Amino acid sequence: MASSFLLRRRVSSLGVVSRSLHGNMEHRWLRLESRVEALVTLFGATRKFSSGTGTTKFDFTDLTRPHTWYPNARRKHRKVILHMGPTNSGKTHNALKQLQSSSSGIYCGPLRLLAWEVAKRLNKAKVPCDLITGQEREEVDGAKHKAVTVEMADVTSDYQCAVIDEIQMLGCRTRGFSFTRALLGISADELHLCGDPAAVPLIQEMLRVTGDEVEVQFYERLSPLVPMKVPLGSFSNIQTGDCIVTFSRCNIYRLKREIENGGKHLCSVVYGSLPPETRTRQATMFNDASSDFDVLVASDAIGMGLNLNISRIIFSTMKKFDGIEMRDLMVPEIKQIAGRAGRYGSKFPVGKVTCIDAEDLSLLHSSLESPSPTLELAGLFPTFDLMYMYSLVHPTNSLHQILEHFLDNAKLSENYFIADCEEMLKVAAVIDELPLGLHDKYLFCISPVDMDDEISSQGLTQFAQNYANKGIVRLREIFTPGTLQVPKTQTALKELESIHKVLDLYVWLSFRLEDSFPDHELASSQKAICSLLIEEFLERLGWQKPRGRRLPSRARMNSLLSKDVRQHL
Ligand SMILES: Nc1ncnc2c1ncn2[C@@H]1O[C@H](COP(=O)(O)OP(=O)(O)OP(=O)(O)O)[C@@H](O)[C@H]1O
Ligand SMILES: [Mg+2]
Repeated sequence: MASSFLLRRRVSSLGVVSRSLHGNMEHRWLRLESRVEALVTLFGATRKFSSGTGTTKFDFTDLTRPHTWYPNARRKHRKVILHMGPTNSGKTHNALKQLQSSSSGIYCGPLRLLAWEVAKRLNKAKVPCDLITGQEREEVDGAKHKAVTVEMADVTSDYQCAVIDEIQMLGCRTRGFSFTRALLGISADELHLCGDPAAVPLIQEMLRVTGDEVEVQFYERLSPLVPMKVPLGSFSNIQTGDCIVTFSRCNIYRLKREIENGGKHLCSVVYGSLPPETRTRQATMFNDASSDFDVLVASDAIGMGLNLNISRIIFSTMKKFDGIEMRDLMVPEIKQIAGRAGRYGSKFPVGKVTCIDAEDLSLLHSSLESPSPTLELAGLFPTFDLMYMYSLVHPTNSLHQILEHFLDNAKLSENYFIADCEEMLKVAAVIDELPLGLHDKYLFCISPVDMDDEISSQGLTQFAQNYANKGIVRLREIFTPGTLQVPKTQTALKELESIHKVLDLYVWLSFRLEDSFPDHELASSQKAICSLLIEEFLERLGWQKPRGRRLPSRARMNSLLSKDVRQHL
């Protein structure tokens, strides 16, 4: 499967690139320079300069006043309404009612699936709503509303109403700074924040300096969530509507197989590295009462805000590897995941929650009874403009150096921590060897690449090299369409997931460097094929009895794919 990608080794000595190859680069440079002038004026008006040896010096690593980075929002007197409560208490529902009745608005959520749900809901209610994530733009005629993933929050337009969902993610080590940016930066008359009450004091503190009016509304859970006294024990006790939670891909497939081998149930699966469109279809299939897939096996990718028809959450383990160590699940994680059971208004209005093993029950019960610990700090990260201005004052084009300098020297006020940018540093180490401008380097650094995934990181390296050397990146140079197959093993499945990540990265870059990544359509169609092949694998795995209404694979794929995509098969 890896042969689909003709990935080459990284070359360290590269020729000098002619700027003219980069099409719009010069234009972008000019735009940046004028933006810097405007920023210096802005900062000059609001912050002190310290004089060094005759020249005026400016400390760009002083990040103590992040609210001043967003002049649009500061010009507004925003009304900020906090919808705070446990899971399944109607927080998002109420905020969305306000969004729906507004003349213009934006919804920012932590997951593509949530943005997708909101766009669907608004469009169904005849409120045209665009769906915008890093890798997709579904624009609807006449739309004045947008549902976006939080990283795509637009801080330059004015809205009547904005919603930021799962606002407690301000405290997330890696993504928290995007929530901070949205919270401080969105320019809206009304800003609705939904989330865990543990975030209230921090948000109040952060907004003390913005001049916004803040109102807090507390919610109660709408339907009961019952922690069970008995563990699941055997898989023969699995019932329709159950969701088994586990944290590794390996375990997800093992559990799916074990349950399906019992012959009574078929399992949808949802986990992080599954392509988002596959996740959506798996979740939809599970939610659809007429589908055969009546049990869900999932990771904590289902943990936030989603409305799934789950009757009972069953934790297969209460431990998770968090990238550094194997640790017990934390109270907010347990509550978020458990909260998926028994959604108000669903087929299963009373939720139940248990574990497979009896020894895990005490941690489950005590966690569900405990309040989440109060959130103390919000993530923060310097804007590109600050890093660019720093590079002008300390002439360097090494993004790695700049990032490290900010990490080591950033001055923060007491409400913030500097975001973990380990992934960015890994990309910067590779990209700094290439003759690229700072903005291009930055773009590659914030792209959705998984540098711990070999295929994905090689894909990024090759895209960046071709872009630096030729100014244009043709997908066919590194990828041969028509070579993708249904995976036969878990290793092949993992490879296909990685290939999907590379194609996804191409699509992401094509939205930002349109002229240089022109094969948007091809990459999107190959992505769609990847996810269908993965779904085909999921259906074949553990499928014991062929069902009559299942279409043969090629016909089924054709029925799902557009004509444009089919020609690439
Ligand atoms: N007033 C209402 N009328 C009808 N349905 C409602 C109402 N309030 C909430 N719901 C439904 O209840 C379910 C849970 O609501 P919602 O998603 O708003 O909860 P939440 O508090 O945001 O939960 P989470 O913390 O898990 O995100 C949704 O399906 C929602 O549509
Ligand atoms: Mg919600």
